[in-house]
Amino acid sequence: MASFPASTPLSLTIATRESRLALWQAEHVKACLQAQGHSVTLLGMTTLGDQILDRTLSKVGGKGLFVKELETALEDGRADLAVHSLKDVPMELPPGFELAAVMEREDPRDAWVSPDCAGLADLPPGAVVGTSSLRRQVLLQDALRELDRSDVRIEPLRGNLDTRLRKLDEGQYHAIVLAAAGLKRLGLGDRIRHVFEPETMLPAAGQGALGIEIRSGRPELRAALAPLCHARSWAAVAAERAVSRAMGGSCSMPLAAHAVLTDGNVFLRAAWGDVELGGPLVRAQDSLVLSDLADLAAAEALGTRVAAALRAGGAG
Ligand SMILES: NCc1[nH]cc(CCC(=O)O)c1CC(=O)O
Repeated sequence: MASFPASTPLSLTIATRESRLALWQAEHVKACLQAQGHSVTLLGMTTLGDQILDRTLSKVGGKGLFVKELETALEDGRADLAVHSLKDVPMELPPGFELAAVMEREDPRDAWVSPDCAGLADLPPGAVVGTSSLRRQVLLQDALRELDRSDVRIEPLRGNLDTRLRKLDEGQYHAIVLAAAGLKRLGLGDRIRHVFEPETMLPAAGQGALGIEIRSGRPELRAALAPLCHARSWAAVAAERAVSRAMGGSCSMPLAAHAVLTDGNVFLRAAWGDVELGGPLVRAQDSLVLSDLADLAAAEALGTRVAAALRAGGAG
């Protein structure tokens, strides 16, 4: 591991959304920075994505909705860092901003949450499964087709984690699908009936990883954040995000990308589907020996290759 120059103690402000999960994540970053000798305060903010709860994200502007207000705070100098779930961060940051850190990833998989049903095969006839994610929708549809369960309906489900769990508990759904990472972070891991293996529900690019965004050109901040970076997680999400970037990725596209690193080998799988057409899912995969974990360009090149295979109709 490269050694970084020790950073002088800084006084830092973190811009964060105010959902319970966002605050957990910001507190986590705060604790890590404090352990490095910095002093840290949080600046809580409500984003458009938190306010619009009656429409599907892909219909109102996509991922950027959760990020933009936080970027304005960085621009104004009200905050130095913005902490994001990397999954919600657009592939291209606006000019003048950069991703300065990716921290160690939580479980990247999706979780099945249901009071009564152990899994998809266990759902009663005509059951309702809740998710608003287009990716989860097409992957669920694919899995249901395999099980010959066209009777199961997939219904929209929005809101923060607590809201979604409340709607499940009120009986509006038989089951819902959520990121395992969010549930675990909030101490709600006991709500997970099972985690989906990536073969069934391939995770979203960046799922489970935390990203820290700053305004470009602040070397003192990058030095302060260096100890928080996790090279393996960063290489994995770099490959995944490159798939999304090459596919023109936005929330309006059902796209999954999941990289696994073992012994210097990056194995990347991706899937892409069309909800409207209900057409078949296209899957592609490829791998790469990554001798230097910091070689993000190589990881990204793998992602671009897998995206090309997806566009070509799948391979591997
Ligand atoms: N789409 C919202 C979102 N953004 C990040 C997470 C939590 C998991 C993570 O850190 O990726 C969630 C909730 C979910 O998808 O269930």
